[in-house]
Amino acid sequence: MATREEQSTDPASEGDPPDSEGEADPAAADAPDSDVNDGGRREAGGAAPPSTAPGTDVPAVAVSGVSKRFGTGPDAVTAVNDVSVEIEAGSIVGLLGPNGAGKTTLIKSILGMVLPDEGSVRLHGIDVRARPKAAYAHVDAMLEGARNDYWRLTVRENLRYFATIGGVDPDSVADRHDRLLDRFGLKSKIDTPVRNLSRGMKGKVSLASVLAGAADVVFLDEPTLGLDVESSRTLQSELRRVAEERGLTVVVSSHDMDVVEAVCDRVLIMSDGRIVADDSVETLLADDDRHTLRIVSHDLGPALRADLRREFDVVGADTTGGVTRIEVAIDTDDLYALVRYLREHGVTIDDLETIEPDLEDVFVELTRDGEGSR
Ligand SMILES: Nc1ncnc2c1ncn2[C@@H]1O[C@H](COP(=O)(O)OP(=O)(O)OP(=O)(O)O)[C@@H](O)[C@H]1O
Repeated sequence: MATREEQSTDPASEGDPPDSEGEADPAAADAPDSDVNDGGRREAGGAAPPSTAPGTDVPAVAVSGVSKRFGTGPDAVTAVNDVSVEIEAGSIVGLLGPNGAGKTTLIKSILGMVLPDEGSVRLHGIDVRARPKAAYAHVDAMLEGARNDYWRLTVRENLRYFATIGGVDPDSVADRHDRLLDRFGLKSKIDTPVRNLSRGMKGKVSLASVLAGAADVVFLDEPTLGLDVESSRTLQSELRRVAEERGLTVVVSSHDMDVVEAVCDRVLIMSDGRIVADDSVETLLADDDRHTLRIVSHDLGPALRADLRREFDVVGADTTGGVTRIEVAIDTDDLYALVRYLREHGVTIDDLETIEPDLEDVFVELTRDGEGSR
């Protein structure tokens, strides 16, 4: 595993132990053949076990009853609370949740960077505690919008370096690197030291390195952080391509709903340390019976608008030239109540439009008040 973590670094800072409570100590790996927590880097040439082919029954990632608490007593925080989930090889799974929901802790628990209090993790059927070296052989990650490329090395040198420590001959993945750099508009920068690149460019180098490497399970935490719109679209199409062509399994944790909606086969939504929804984007959208109704009327004066806000879930309103456009989030029951209200108050509806919910609406609904409803 060649995990790219928070902060751009120089080689000199490589291997600094994590400093926050509960992070796994690189020296404290408890399994006999442990090479987990080695600063995220696997030695070159380590024999990787055969990966699980897409479509086989063994999940690429299997998490069973994982819990992680930080601290003790009244200040204790249960960051991950009895989470069980299986991720099929070759799929792209989105991991969503509000700040503090436990996404990063779950990913770090899977990667062995945090030691869970309970539960087990298997990668391609291999228990990470029993056989960490074999389990992590095909796993790579880019965490927290992470940029851990080596600033003094050029783009090419970074890509070759990470391929090597990932256990592959860099020449064998050079075409993939070239393609990704080309797609990200970075080909002209290949011999530029990474420290001379912009933040977004550094991010793209990290992505190229993770996506083009030998790993067949990759975790991307906030991969679009700092990317411009075009690069974000490129990332979406490249994620789809690598998942389809190479059977790469991708877990994407992001607050960028557009990316998740566009690329993920399946979405896990976390809230308060638990998974509160686990379904395809289509099903999550179809199951949401809340819609937004946009009403256009010249009868909606300030008093009525204020009253509507008290009675209904008004999510947007603007008035120009005496015409008000008001958007109300409603389910079926609210719809009847709203129509009744408008009729009773003599409001003429000039125009009416239903706005279909998007993933963001579903997300807000499911994580409202920190409680999931499914
Ligand atoms: N090392 C730590 N020590 C103490 N508490 C922690 C630690 N790491 C995470 N937590 C707490 O665990 C909870 C879950 O945090 P986590 O970072 O996993 O959430 P997240 O869903 O990734 O949030 P975000 O979207 O903000 O990145 C939070 O309450 C956080 O404060």
